[in-house]
Amino acid sequence: MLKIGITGSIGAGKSFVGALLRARNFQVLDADCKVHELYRDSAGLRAEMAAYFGEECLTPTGVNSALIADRVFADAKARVKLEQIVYPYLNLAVANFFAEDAGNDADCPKESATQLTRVADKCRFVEAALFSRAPELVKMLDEIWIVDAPECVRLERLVLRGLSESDAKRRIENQRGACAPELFPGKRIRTVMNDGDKLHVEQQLDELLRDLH
Ligand SMILES: CC(C)(COP(=O)(O)OP(=O)(O)OC[C@H]1O[C@@H](n2cnc3c(N)ncnc32)[C@H](O)[C@@H]1O)[C@@H](O)C(=O)NCCC(=O)NCCS
Ligand SMILES: Nc1ncnc2c1ncn2[C@@H]1O[C@H](COP(=O)(O)OP(=O)(O)OP(=O)(O)O)[C@@H](O)[C@H]1O
Repeated sequence: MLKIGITGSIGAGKSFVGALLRARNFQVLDADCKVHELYRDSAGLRAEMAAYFGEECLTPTGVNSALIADRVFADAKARVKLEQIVYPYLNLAVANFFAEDAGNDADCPKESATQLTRVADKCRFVEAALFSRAPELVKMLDEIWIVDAPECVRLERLVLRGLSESDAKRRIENQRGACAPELFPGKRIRTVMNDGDKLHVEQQLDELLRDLH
């Protein structure tokens, strides 16, 4: 099975691309969502988070994101520590996602097995902003698709999505350069330019998907 990473800076549109792929029957794991699920469900991760950030960082359904974000986006040492704590759990979750049985679609009528659904069985996607800080994750991937958009467009989208302008700018700074293609030597790199409307992205995606046939 082909394992493809979708990356790009905050607000570039990784989740937007992920949603378009899901609509085309592809399985896509969203690393941000997975991390929040692990904060809720993994006793080991919760214990490590409490040991470093204090019991007050935990909530019954996960962690206090605002509290942790304030700390780690203002202090690079704390951010690196957070990543060291979280990534081993995330790596395992991603490995399990790639290893999961695709399921038996014998119930599907033959005529519904279009060319696209057959391709969907042959590859899976993981979207994450910071592959370059997670080499174990990169090792699992065959290709990396980089979603890109100008910084002013990204900032505008993040503010529209509800982040304060200062928080959005801090996060942009905290990952500057982290998605550059040269950080992924040996991987096949594809780019999706998301600076226009949905149709513009769909056309690029469909071309990339055709290439996988
Ligand atoms: C700091 C946390 C608690 C903030 O939670 P919040 O719900 O506000 O944001 P969310 O998790 O949805 O992330 C939104 C975006 O913030 C950016 N971001 C998240 N973590 C980081 C980081 N370590 N460095 C730089 N940017 C980051 C990414 O672009 C991410 O897509 C959370 O992001 C976290 O636990 N981060 C550590 C894990 C991580 O590095 N995840 C990102 C890649 S997998
Ligand atoms: N082409 C587009 N047209 C209109 N809105 C878009 C487009 N691309 C993205 N958006 C919107 O911009 C916001 C940011 O996009 P998205 O959440 O996909 O970015 P991201 O790269 O996943 O960011 P993060 O790193 O925070 O997960 C979302 O609200 C999304 O719906």
